[in-house]
Amino acid sequence: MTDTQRFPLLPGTRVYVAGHRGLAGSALWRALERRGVGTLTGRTSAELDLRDRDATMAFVAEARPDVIIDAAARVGGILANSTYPADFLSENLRIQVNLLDAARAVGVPRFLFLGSSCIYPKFAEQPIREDSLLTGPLEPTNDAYAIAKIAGILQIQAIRRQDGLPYISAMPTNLYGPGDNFHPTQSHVLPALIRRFDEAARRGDPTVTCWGSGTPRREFLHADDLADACLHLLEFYDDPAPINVGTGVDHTIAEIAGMVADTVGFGGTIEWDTGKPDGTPQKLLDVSRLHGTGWTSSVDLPTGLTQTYRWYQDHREASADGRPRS
Ligand SMILES: NC(=O)C1=CN([C@@H]2O[C@H](COP(=O)(O)OP(=O)(O)OC[C@H]3O[C@@H](n4cnc5c(N)ncnc54)[C@H](OP(=O)(O)O)[C@@H]3O)[C@@H](O)[C@H]2O)C=CC1
Ligand SMILES: C[C@H]1O[C@H](OP(=O)(O)OP(=O)(O)OC[C@H]2O[C@@H](n3cnc4c(=O)[nH]c(N)nc43)[C@H](O)[C@@H]2O)[C@@H](O)[C@@H](O)C1=O
Repeated sequence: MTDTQRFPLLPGTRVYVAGHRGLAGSALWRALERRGVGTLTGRTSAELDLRDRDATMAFVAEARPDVIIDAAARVGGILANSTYPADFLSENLRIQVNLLDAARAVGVPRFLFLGSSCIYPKFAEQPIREDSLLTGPLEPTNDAYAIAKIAGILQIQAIRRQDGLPYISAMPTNLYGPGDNFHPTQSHVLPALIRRFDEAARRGDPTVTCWGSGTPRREFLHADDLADACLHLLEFYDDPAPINVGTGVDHTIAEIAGMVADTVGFGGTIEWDTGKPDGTPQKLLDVSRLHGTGWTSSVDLPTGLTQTYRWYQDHREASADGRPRS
């Protein structure tokens, strides 16, 4: 690890944000624009399918970025992960292997791989330290996705060893914010509940049903904070070990449901469908390594929720994948 700015992001730096239209990628794009960082490149999955090895190799060889941020992945909530494990494993392995091989082939100087807090064992000691990786069994609802992400971390470490390239990986906790996927069944809990409570409030429904028991604990990081952390890590972090990115604060899902209900003005009762999976009982990241680099989160959950709900209200018309695009 280093506390000196070894890799400054400058007006002339060429950055390729893979997945630049997604929740994290769009926040990264905004953050890079705010910082006035050089030439930004992005491609939608329709323009460049990163599962296509030849197309990915050709694109990176042509674009020759100074930095690649890999925020492209097959992503979804607990039900999407447990319903489509083969797709989550295969697509994510292919996307990250293709991007990393393409970067190595032309010696892209800097690469940030985004993993996830779900790489850690289901019953890891809380808060979860980076060194708890591979110390116990994974949560079955997302083990396929987690194994793909763990392979990404290992590939980063292997490239550092074999090629000496200063590539790094960051493990974000659960994210939320503008540009999220608000699909009713395939998304993560916060966007799903914003949509469900909003629809119930507007219809005047007396109850809203949420999934599971409400007892699992989750930590939530605003996408703008994630983007800010990523730029900070690109400039200051240079270590083979993955680094956790979170707030260090968690809540029960029941508390989260109450917060969403208050934010959207839903006054009815909340019921729980215990036929739906709870997933891992607690996922709270130890963020001491991150704090040691000089970065802490700044968007508190009530503020971030209110801002995300406002954004959702302005973009309610979602496309078929649940993602408002207007
Ligand atoms: N959301 C969360 O809570 C968390 C996310 N992460 C990680 O952060 C990263 C970003 O996630 P998030 O922003 O939430 O995800 P999103 O689903 O919001 O965005 C994913 C992006 O990946 C792109 N993409 C997907 N498949 C392909 C493909 N085959 N070829 C090219 N592009 C593709 C999509 O492009 P397009 O829009 O053009 O189709 C989209 O822009 C991922 O690595 C994820 O694992 C980690 C922890 C938590
Ligand atoms: C980021 C992370 O996201 C996934 O893991 P997860 O943390 O379990 O994510 P989740 O947001 O989908 O659920 C969190 C909790 O919330 C409860 N819950 C209630 N009601 C709804 C609901 O309506 N939708 C959803 N999705 N969950 C609900 C749900 O039962 C669970 O207890 C990984 O697969 C993996 O992709 C990953 O990396």
